[in-house]
Amino acid sequence: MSIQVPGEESGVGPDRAADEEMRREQEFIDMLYERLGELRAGAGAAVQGALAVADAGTMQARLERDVTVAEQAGVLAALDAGEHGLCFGRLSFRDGADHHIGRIGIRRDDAAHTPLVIDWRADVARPFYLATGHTPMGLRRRRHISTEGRRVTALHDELMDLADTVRTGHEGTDADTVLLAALDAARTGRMHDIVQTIQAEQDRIIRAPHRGVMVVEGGPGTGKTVVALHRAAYLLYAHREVLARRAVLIVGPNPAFLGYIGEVLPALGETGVLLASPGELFPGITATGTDTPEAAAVKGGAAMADALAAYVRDRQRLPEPGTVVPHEDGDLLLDPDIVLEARHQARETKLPHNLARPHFAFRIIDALTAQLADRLGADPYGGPNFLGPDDIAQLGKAVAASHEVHAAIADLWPVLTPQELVADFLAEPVHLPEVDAAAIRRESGDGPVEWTAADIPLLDEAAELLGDDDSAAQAAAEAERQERIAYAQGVIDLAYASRTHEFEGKDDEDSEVLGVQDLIDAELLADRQEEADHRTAAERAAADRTWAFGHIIVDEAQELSAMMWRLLMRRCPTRSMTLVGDPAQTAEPGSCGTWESILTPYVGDRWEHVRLGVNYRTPAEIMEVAAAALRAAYAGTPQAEAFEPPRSVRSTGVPPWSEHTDDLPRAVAEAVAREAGTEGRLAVIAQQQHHEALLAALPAASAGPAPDLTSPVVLLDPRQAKGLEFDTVLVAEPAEFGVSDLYVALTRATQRLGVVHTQPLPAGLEGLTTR
Ligand SMILES: Nc1ncnc2c1ncn2[C@@H]1O[C@H](COP(=O)(O)OP(=O)(O)OP(=O)(O)O)[C@@H](O)[C@H]1O
Repeated sequence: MSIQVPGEESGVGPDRAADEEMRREQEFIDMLYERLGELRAGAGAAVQGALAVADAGTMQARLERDVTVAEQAGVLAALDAGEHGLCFGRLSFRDGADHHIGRIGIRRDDAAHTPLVIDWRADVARPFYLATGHTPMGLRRRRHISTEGRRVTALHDELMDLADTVRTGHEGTDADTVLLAALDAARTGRMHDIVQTIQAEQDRIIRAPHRGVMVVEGGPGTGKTVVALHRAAYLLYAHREVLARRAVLIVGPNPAFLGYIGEVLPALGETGVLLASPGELFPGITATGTDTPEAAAVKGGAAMADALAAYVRDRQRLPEPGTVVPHEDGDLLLDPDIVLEARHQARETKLPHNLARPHFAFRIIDALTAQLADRLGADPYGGPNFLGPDDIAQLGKAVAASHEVHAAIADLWPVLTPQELVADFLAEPVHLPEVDAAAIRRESGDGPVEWTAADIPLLDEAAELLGDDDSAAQAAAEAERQERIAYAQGVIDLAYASRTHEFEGKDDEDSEVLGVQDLIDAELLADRQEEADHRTAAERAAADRTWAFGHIIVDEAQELSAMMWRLLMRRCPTRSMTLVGDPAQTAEPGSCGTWESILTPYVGDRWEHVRLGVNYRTPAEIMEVAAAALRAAYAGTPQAEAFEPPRSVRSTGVPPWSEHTDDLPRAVAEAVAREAGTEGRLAVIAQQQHHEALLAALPAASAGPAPDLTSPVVLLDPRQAKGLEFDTVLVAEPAEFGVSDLYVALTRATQRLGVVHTQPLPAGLEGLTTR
């Protein structure tokens, strides 16, 4: 077999031919950006045009405008996303097919709308991620195209068919060159997408069918977060009809983390996603308080659901025997038996507390009316009651209008809000073991409740138990709807009138031209008008506690409490979920345990479990140290057996180090100064009690509850560091860290790790190179 080196055919040298390949790709990319520009201009003009039409003021025009603006705004967002790294790959198939692969799909402006670049999520793009020499999937050659802005900087070709004799001059000796370059790049404080380098094991998770629950487990840096985000992008692409309407919810541990990952989906052209931390999942409330670990554990426990349910029943009281309600026709006796019966009937409805209340009230009013009628209409000689049905109805109205009767009903079965119920419960927790009650009790005089993240699922549970008493809101909405229908009918009538005018002289009755009244009725038109809500599905979902999401992705899922799982399952009735986590990184005391114990109550055994085993973040030298620390901490426990650290995909040759000191802030500041001038970001990870002193020594560091992660130096506590990564990490006083916190802190670095300490090092870290 002879191999055809580049340029052999044309008589030019290999370098020239390689340059020629670059030039051709650059031409293609230039043409692509030109087309992108046209499409953007088109979408912009469509929005402008639609807004201009709206000036005409007709309802139909407004309707069309809303649809156009919404559609084109989405198109524009996607096109804007294409600005960076628009095209990053090319697939040449053995059958002659040839496709460029990009962040978004773009078509030519021809009659067939020929694809110019294929969206990375399309099926035809799959070999880009999955093909190997062993299973080439019909590929002849796979090309990675690296760009800076709009300029092509490098091509990396992989020959999938070794019998192929054609060479381009860009065949890399190492197929992982592009991946390693991405992993080695300096960090920016924001997560980036990985469309160019998704690995096969990750691709299978990203494209897994969206029905059911999928658990993705993997050690630090295995790409769980980034894979979950690409899965969201893929699902929105593959099931746009459903998911764009129902939105995807992504739950991450805290707002700083959400800020860190927040740019990935927009960069992939996707905006139909709501990102929220557990403290933000009850609309209208932002959790700003903190719980003790014991309180968080109790509040998160499944027993809280029963305790709250029992507490709601406690609020459906019985009166003291002999309770009377003053009434203009004489006192009414509110007998416990009457109330017991009314309460029974109301509870039998199985409605939530506030919605069952009218049933309770109705029965009380009925019983008191009967009592009054017996008294007022009684025949002293024992004959039948004098009062007829009309008289009794009048009496009933008077009882129902009585303030005293209302007050008595409100006392026995009050209307409650979730906030009131939970605040009252926390002031005097009941139906819990005393030690648990003591852990969560708020002292009276603590001022208004400052809600914590662990309170959010309690509020949600309370809202479920109470039910929204939205009858007034519903009545108002219906009145408004009737008004819209009347308005829409007016529009249709007008349209009909103008049609008669327009088609004058033609046979109206038999005309085949359809008018607006043939296509749409007033009610439908009114409803469609109502749907023209300019908020995106994600925005509407954020404001609606009862919103049912199309898919939910939970990051750091191992941290969530049983109560939080109840909340999330309510938000996703279809149970279409992707849960990612690492049990070895569990820090929260209220977290729920094994995946089985979390999921079985909701989906039985209908869930899938996959593992990611390659660490793309932490170099081997650092991963070894982190694994040694965790192994030492686990020694002698069953976890030691099960622990399997991820394999690092690269090593840097830079050994992690430790420094013993008498002056922690000074030593940390000096270590930070030594790093000055290196590219990227540095994090100091220390327990909160050191932050003041450390910040005094590091005045330029960003710290606090919402640190700016793009700042060159950031000061974090171990919990804040979860899920994040930095080029350099300095861990201060590791002896003060819990086991999993230490493991998290040690695995945040992409390049360099140092440990500064005054106290003895925790077991497993003794082997660090000393400074
Ligand atoms: N295929 C890939 N190509 C390029 N970079 C990747 C790839 N997979 C993962 N990475 C990078 O590896 C780093 C770690 O990924 P990620 O944060 O998603 O891991 P994780 O499993 O969630 O980690 P942890 O549990 O420690 O928070 C990120 O910088 C991510 O972009």
